Amino acid sequence: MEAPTPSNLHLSDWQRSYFAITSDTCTATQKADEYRAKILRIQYAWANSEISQVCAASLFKKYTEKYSAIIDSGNLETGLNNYAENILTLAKCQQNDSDKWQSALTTDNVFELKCVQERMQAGKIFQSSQMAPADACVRADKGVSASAAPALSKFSVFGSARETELSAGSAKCASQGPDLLEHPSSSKSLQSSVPPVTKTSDTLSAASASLSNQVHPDFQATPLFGSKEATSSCSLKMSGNCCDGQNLSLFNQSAAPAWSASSGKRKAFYGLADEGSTVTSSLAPCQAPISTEASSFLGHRNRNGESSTPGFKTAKEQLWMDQQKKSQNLPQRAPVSSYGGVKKSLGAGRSRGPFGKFVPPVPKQDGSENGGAHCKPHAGGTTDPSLPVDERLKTIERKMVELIMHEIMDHGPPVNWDDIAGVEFAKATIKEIVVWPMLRPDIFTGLRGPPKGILLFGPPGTGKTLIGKCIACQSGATFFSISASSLTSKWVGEGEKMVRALFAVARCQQPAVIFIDEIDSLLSQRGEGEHESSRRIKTEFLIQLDGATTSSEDRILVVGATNRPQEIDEAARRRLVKRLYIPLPEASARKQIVTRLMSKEHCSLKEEELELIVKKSDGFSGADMTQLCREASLGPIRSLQSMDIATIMPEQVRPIAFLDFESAFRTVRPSVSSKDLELYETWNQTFGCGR
Ligand SMILES: Nc1ncnc2c1ncn2[C@@H]1O[C@H](COP(=O)(O)OP(=O)(O)OP(=O)(O)O)[C@@H](O)[C@H]1O
Ligand SMILES: [Mg+2]
Repeated sequence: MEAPTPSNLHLSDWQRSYFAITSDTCTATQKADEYRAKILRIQYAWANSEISQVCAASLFKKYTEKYSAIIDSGNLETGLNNYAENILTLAKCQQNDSDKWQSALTTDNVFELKCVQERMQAGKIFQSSQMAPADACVRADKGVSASAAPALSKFSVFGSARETELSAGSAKCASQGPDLLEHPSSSKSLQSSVPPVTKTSDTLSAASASLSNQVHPDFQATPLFGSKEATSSCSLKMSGNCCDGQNLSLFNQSAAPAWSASSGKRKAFYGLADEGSTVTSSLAPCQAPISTEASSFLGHRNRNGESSTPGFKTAKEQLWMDQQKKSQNLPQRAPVSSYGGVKKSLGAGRSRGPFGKFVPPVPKQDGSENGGAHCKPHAGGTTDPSLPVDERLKTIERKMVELIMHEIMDHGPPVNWDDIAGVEFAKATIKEIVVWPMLRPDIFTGLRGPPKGILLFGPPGTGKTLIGKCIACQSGATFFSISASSLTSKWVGEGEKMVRALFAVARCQQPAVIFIDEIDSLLSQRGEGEHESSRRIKTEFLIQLDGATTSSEDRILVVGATNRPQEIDEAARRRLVKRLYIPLPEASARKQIVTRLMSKEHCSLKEEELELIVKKSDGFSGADMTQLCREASLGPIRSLQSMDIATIMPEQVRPIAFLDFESAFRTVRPSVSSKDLELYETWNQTFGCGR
């Protein structure tokens, strides 16, 4: 029987998934996933010239339409109706997953959506039910500045679910963007208000809780990150004498740049907004209290990071406050749920402390951002859920972002170039193409621009991982270290999302180095029997890699390491432009390793003995040399009588001698065979970038 070729493999995959989607047994989410996978496959096939541009275009059209129909659908049963995600993406003119794909939604046809129509209609009804003069206004540049009393009193006076829902919906509309706001009916609903009414904190708390619960399903269906962000950042700017220092902005601050695309409508919105003025509420001091829940919901904390109101506190709040008290000298941050288990605490020269490990994916809000290239936040910043999150992370699950921050962002112990023995050529090349450009991006521009993908290949135990860590330390970049096998095994079924999240977070933490150990297991050549999920991960990875390696703005370097370079897919190989061979250490390097390790021990090796060891260890890898030294260092202990071990003083243990190395050579053997070495040499001559 004829062996299946990659193309008929594709075909059968395609047919299988097509039947799955059309069989009516899939949920909307599964369908969306499938269509999305199809789109990725088309991109991949096109990128690899497996299909023509015309074919790709027609397939794109077909599948993006189908995908969008599910994503954008207002129908709760058949769609995911998280169109807000696409609106945000569109409004920011930001690439979603690919520069080829765009949502079917446009800023014009969004008004035709049933759910938007309903909201407009609801806005009209609500507005007509409000006879009181408007005393809150919209300020797009600073968020909505509404007096606390009117907004809060909305919940108390018009306490019905419907009206609360409406208020929430309107606020949410506001945070979704000017195109919705700008519409007369929807913006009017925002301007509506009622006279201040005194309410207890309980009522306010309930109102807030109600607000969060009653948000219209259309909006609730936005992705976790986006929706949570949008609701939690929905807050009020309290002015007047009642709330000193309580500046709560109704808009997500990061939403402002998101809407800065210069369409006429948006300009009109900003014009309208700029003319608006803040109306101060007449809320008396005693009327100010907002329960902790409410203020927490509203995303407010005072300067000490505590909720502004004494009284009820959630357990989470209380825990956080306790922690704050314990660590007063440490940078303040809000409570953050931990998804990762045990965290790595690899310092990399960054003193962070127990609270300082987490660097939030939040760009600086000082307006100095230029859209991403320099949005690396301060180390040890906060992860306050009320803080705005980078637009680029809105489509990424929060859980994923935190996982990456906790588990993958690596802050390892500093590694110097001197710690790596030998491999002089690789070190020099890396310094030239990685470290210097990271340090001086102003000089390394144009043709001198650094490569975005590097592959370190060579026999096991030669220091590839060590080099990866050294790059991270020496370049000052944020270092993400992930083992490819963990993508396929640890986060089963989530690997694809993980890859997407990894690159998204890296984009927010530029300059960044993504180090992928054992990259062969992620990018091995496609073949029969390959699992669908690993195929998807691979496709996603290639797309992300393509984005990162082709974007001239992003300062992301992908470093892959493998000891099986021959297994890497050719498409991936092409993207990892600089392929550096990390060979077995030469005699001088082996000597360096032994000298370095023995310098920390009590050792009596003479120079000629050292030379002999170096000679005898020909063919040993760096890891083998380390193992040899470990074994030899046990020699003096083994020579002791078991009785003595209990009583002997450390300084009485005899020094490590040549004879210990001689016996160590009897148990430690080279781990790389000469046959394997030939394979590496051949591959290096064919694809390597060494001399
Ligand atoms: N060139 C070297 N200089 C100093 N130590 C080395 C060197 N190469 C390897 N070692 C030692 O071997 C250990 C393992 O090295 P490392 O994990 O970097 O190898 P690797 O090339 O990534 O191996 P693998 O391909 O199996 O992942 C290091 O922790 C270090 O102690
Ligand atoms: Mg390694």
